[in-house]
Amino acid sequence: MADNNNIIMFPFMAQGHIIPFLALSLQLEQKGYQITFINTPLNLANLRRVLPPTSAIRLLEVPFNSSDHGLPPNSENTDSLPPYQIYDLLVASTSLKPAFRNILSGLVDAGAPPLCVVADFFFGWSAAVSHEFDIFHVIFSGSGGFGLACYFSSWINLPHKNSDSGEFTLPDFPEAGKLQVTQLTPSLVAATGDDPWSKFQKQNLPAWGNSDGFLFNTVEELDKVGLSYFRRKFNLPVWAIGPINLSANGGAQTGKNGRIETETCLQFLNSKSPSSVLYISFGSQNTITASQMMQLAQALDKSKKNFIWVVRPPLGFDINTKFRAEEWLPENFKEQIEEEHRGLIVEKWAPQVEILSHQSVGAFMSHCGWNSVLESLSRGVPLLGWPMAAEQFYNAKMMVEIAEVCVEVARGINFEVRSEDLRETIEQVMSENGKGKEMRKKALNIKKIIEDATRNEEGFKGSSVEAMEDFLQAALMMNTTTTTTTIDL
Ligand SMILES: O=c1ccn([C@@H]2O[C@H](COP(=O)(O)OP(=O)(O)O[C@H]3O[C@H](CO)[C@@H](O)[C@H](O)[C@H]3O)[C@@H](O)[C@H]2O)c(=O)[nH]1
Repeated sequence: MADNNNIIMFPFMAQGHIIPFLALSLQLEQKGYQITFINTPLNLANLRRVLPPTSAIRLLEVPFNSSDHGLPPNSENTDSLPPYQIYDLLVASTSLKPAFRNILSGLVDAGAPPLCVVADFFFGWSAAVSHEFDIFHVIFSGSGGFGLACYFSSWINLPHKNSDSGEFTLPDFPEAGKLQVTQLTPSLVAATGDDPWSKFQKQNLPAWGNSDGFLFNTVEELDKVGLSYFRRKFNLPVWAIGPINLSANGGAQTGKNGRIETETCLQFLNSKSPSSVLYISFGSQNTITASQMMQLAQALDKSKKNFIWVVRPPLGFDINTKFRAEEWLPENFKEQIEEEHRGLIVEKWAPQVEILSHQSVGAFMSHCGWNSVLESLSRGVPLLGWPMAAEQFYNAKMMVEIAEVCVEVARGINFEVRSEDLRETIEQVMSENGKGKEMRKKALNIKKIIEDATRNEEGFKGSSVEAMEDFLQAALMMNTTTTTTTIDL
């Protein structure tokens, strides 16, 4: 291994980004690399509390004061912001550039240039900064190839602008099939090419081409279509190294659920028969509207299925306040399901990986955030998709049309959900026959594909293992070349 085995990790300030970066850091640390994790003070303070005691990851702060950017005080993470201010945090994050440059410059001046920088896809600018110091730079996407390809192409081409029917294809990604305007986020629907979001994307997305390659938290065999988009678009190496997850890497906890909650969930699951429980959760920051919540509760009531439901105050209410079951759920709903021992309502945050790993879980109603998708598929659990934001719509599309392990039950926060439709789909997906059985079988096939991708045995290396080795080799080569050039000069 080269002397400078220090890898800089630099995620955007959102749990859905920090978590996969932390998981990748722990994996690389186990391989003997030194990790420097850069982020803003509050995010690092949170991280410090959840790092496994054995980890020597160095946490390096970049100064950030949210109030300077028109954000509420102490808002350094999307999880403490309402959806309409996430854009402001994105724009504010570009102010980290000088501090990031100083860090790299300091390391280079000290004669300890890092082996490489692994940065977020929202930090396209970090590629050019890294190259100022001849540092190898890759973009790490916690999203899958297919989802990010649709996201990238939609923003670059704004193809819905030319569609009267509300249906369109992506001009440079026809393999994705037909998309509908309802699968775009409000910012994308409203984009004119000249609005603030478009301006941010016009700077950020093409800057990816300055990087030396892409790392994806995905599996080659599962996500070929999306990965091939980036290969032909940028003509850069694309390494599918997933799934990268926390549970496999030293067991760091994201710190939001306590041991008692974990035990309660596991006790509940232990008391149920295999594949009989529906797990419902919409990721680290999403919630649904009050009326959608009511309809979902009614559907659960009528279906008589067992469930664990992670609830947060509905849209329009402060997500960090206490959940008011008596107001937001049907009368006596909570008492009744507890009495029948049929359902568990968990506030805010549940031990998702532990839950999905339990044999009693039969399906996962999810917003299709990519981490959730991978966590579900890695355990052979089929999905009920309820995409809400970002590239979740495309992840759901991929799961429905390509992987065939998902039924989409709702789309976005404006979708009028009906309890009867929900009940029907829940019963269909959780059924032991027909479509439910078919989906479970396909999900189990994908579980096997994912297991194979991460297998590293004598005589066999899975695709994700090989991709990780190739990436590290490429970083080393670049460093060797740089060092040689420096000596020659
Ligand atoms: O109660 C909960 C809720 C979430 N999680 C964990 O939190 C993560 C959530 O990640 P994900 O499912 O990807 O959802 P988001 O947090 O919404 O993810 C953001 O980041 C993802 C990866 O880039 C994108 O795919 C999403 O669109 C984007 O919203 C997962 O590891 C979950 O296991 C829990 O442990 N308990």
